[in-house]
Amino acid sequence: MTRLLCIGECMLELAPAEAPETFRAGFAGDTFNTAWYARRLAPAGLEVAYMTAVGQDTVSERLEVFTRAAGIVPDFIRRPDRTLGLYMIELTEGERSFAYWRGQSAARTLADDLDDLPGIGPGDMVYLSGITLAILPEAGRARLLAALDRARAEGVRVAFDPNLRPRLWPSADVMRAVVMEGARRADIALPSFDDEATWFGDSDIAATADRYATAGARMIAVKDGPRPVLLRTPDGAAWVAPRPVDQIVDSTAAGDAFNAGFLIGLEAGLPPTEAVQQGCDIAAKVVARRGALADI
Ligand SMILES: O=C(O)C(=O)C[C@H](O)[C@H](O)COP(=O)(O)O
Repeated sequence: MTRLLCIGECMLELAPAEAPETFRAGFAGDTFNTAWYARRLAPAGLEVAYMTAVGQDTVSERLEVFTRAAGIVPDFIRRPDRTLGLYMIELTEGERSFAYWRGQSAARTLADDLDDLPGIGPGDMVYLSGITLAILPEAGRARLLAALDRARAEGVRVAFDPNLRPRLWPSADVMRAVVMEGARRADIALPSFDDEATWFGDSDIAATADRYATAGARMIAVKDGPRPVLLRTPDGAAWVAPRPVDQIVDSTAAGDAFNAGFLIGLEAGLPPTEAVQQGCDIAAKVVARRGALADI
């Protein structure tokens, strides 16, 4: 692959600082976080690009500068008269939850007039998540799914993290239906068991892997927090246990960082179980720091 194209929303992030009731501003968003860690891990010859829509205001310009400085190519394909979404991380003993202000964000328009995905060809990879699909209006979603179909027909592979966020969807039924529409375009699926069990009722981690395999994914890594990852490939299933982590400061972006480590590991030709281990190792570094983007 020569290009990894990540698609979604990058927001302004407020992450808890050391002093109580103080927050540090940054930029983050699940697919952007994956692009960030992928850039750090990928060989120089692999271009990591981020496709989204931003506004025309100063904070949107700052995101573009930040993206370039991180070595990520900004495919900011629309610049409507809107601004970035905002989210705040709330921590309870290291476990994160989020408050969002993103209902009118520029990123929601990213597929409004989308035709083909920018700059990708046979052998390249597109990465998106359930959040990417959740923020789009129905017409935008249909355009993005159609663009994925065309790209796949030309030999582009799709990696997909369902990243279930029920608050971003009109109902749990719509979330389940659209997420599985996304999953049907995925060559690689990267679900998290706790969310999948809650929202799809999977009885165990193998049931999650089965559901994404039935949808069509050939390679599936089911994350389960600090517990072993279930890897399923056409050759069979394997468990990979993450190395123990001393202290979890902030679990934000653990899954996103895992995805970057895994995908870049596969690309580098690691055996899939070692790619999983690389994903776990990066996630372990990320949870030891506050905020989504850690300078690993
Ligand atoms: O919720 C969203 O829309 C965001 O993009 C904010 C966060 O940066 C990611 O959600 C973190 O993702 P996890 O790896 O699941 O912790």
